[in-house]
Amino acid sequence: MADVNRNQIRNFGIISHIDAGKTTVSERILFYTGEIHKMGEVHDGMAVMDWMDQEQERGITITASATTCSWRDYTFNLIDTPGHIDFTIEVERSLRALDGAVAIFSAVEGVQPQSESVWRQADRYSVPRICLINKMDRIGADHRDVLIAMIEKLHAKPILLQLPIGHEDAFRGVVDLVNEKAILFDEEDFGKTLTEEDIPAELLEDVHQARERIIEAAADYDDSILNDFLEGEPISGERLMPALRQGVIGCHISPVFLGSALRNKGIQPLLDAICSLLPSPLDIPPADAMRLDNEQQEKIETDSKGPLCALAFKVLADEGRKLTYLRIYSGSLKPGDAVYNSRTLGEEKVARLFRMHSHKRERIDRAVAGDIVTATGLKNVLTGDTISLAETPLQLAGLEYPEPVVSLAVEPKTVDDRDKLPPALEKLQWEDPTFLVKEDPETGQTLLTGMGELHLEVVVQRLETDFGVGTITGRPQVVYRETLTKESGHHELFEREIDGKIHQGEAHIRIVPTPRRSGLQIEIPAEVLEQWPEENREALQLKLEAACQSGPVAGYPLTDMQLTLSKAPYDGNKTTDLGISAAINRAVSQALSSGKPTLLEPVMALELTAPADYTGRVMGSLQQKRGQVEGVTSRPGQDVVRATVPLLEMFGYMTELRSATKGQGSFTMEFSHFDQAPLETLQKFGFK
Ligand SMILES: Nc1nc2c(ncn2[C@@H]2O[C@H](COP(=O)(O)OP(=O)(O)OP(=O)(O)O)[C@@H](O)[C@H]2O)c(=O)[nH]1
Repeated sequence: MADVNRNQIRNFGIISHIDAGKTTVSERILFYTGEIHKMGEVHDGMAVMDWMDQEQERGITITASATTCSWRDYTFNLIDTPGHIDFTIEVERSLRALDGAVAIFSAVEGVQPQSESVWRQADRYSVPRICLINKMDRIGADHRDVLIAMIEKLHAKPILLQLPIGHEDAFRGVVDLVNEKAILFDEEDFGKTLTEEDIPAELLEDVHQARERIIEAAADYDDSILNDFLEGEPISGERLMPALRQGVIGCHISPVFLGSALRNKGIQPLLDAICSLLPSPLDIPPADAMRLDNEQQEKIETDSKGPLCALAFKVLADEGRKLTYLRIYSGSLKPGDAVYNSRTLGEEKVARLFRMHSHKRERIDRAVAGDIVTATGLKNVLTGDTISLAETPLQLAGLEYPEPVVSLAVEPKTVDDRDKLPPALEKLQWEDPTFLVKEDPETGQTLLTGMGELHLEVVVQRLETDFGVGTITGRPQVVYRETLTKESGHHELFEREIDGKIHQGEAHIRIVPTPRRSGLQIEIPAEVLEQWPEENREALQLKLEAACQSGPVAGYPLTDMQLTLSKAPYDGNKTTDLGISAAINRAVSQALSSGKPTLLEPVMALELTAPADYTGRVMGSLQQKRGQVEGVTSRPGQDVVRATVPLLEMFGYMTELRSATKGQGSFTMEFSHFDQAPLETLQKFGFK
């Protein structure tokens, strides 16, 4: 693609709460852009974007999938992301790679907990957004309530660009407020035919008022609009859109559209809005990257002649081989190019490049700044790695990974499965940085760690379906942390002769407990570091980090403490790598043991929705689960309870809640922090 088209690329994602209709909308987008010729429905297990067997069986999106399509003269790289919190990493990495997003809300359920959480994620990455209020056909649909909730809960500035024509079941079109016309959708031919009409007379007054609000919003970005508005001059749609676009790109406003994806209504105007309102790769501020050879920050501009800089935002095991999704920020890439990985500090070769159409690939011979493509051949690349050139090594700011807090022991079912399990687990780990595999040192069991019960359930099913590995699993377990309750320290001098060579190392360790949620801080004072040759200094830090990976009593990683290496003299003749490693490990282990260690358990932030009649009972059961209710807000017919509850108490809670509320309650939860585990748990692990 020539550079001249960069401003006609839209790299965007679709984000929302689970079930708001992301996949249904994506499917319509593929249909109207001519990518697919038959519409697949999520509830029939036929959606193209939900191509994994698991997704089709469960009717939910698990892995973000990317697809390229064209609308008018524009190229869309669209990423459909999952809504369930267990797959939040998919949203996180997609947001990093995208330039804009379409946020979908249900016209009935409105701003749901997970919509808040993805909105905050998008805020964090300053992703410009336009919005679709979907499900306008459903009973109880009210776009005005959604707009209010967007202001109150998301602190957003929604600008409504359409008014509905017809209510609930009779929803049949929209008034385009910018261009002052009515658009009606024909349900029969999959909504392909749009009819434009004059605005119905009974809506004219509402249209006038709503259009004034749009003009006021646009006037913030264009003084000539402000002047003409004050003079009472008419303002055309062509003038409004570029002004609104500036507001969107600056993340100040979020234009809102209306539709019913399932009934094929409202999608084409949304596609037009993606072109006219969302940014192109040229519109967004350059990415910041660190030059690894001179440690200077560099601005990376969307320029195909610039140095190569790309983010591997997703890695997929595809028929046993790695397929790497790349967002190219700068420079260009061809099959056969040698690229540099800033994490492995090594070079590897791109075999082939593809543009993705859901899970099908189209081979291409070049990709340039602004593109989202996939590559094969990059054997050592993992999610989050920066790809550049060896002569201009660059490192983009990494992704933030959430804390995996649930673990599950797995055993191979048969002897045959035993051999197949480790390589299958390795491949699943390429894909998913929130999925970890560890061996329990005591039992020798393989422990899978992930974001939640559903996450691990999907992993286990994929072992079977994608890799043909049968497993037997234990019950889900909580992943704990260890910490100290009192300050402590230790001095260790290690000296030993091995094969005629003296190995020596000396370490003074001080450990101070710090408040909950403070995490682990490791400090090596400058005067200690200065004694060490420069090339060994980083290793010192890594050794300390490694020593904190396993606590003194139960073997869980350490947190909420500050560990200082207050003395570690270096003797060029005697100090060896082995010597200092042994000294550090022993000093840390001794200091931990004498610091009165204790266990911390993961606590989840929970948002629970149930009809008001059940609120009392639900709060009672949360209290029994050692939960702390933080607040209750009332919505029409429903109460929303926010609470923090230890994860240990929450396994299987969905079934319990459903039966306590006759199927009308639901909840979402995400990790909040680690807190003191109860006495019973401490005793189980042998804490004194
Ligand atoms: N009545 C009505 N139902 C809809 C509409 N859009 C989607 N649905 C239904 O709502 C359900 C959820 O839709 P999805 O498209 O899977 O939602 P999603 O946001 O992709 O869900 P996850 O992938 O699980 O996060 C499906 O049963 C759809 O058929 C709509 O406009 N009106």
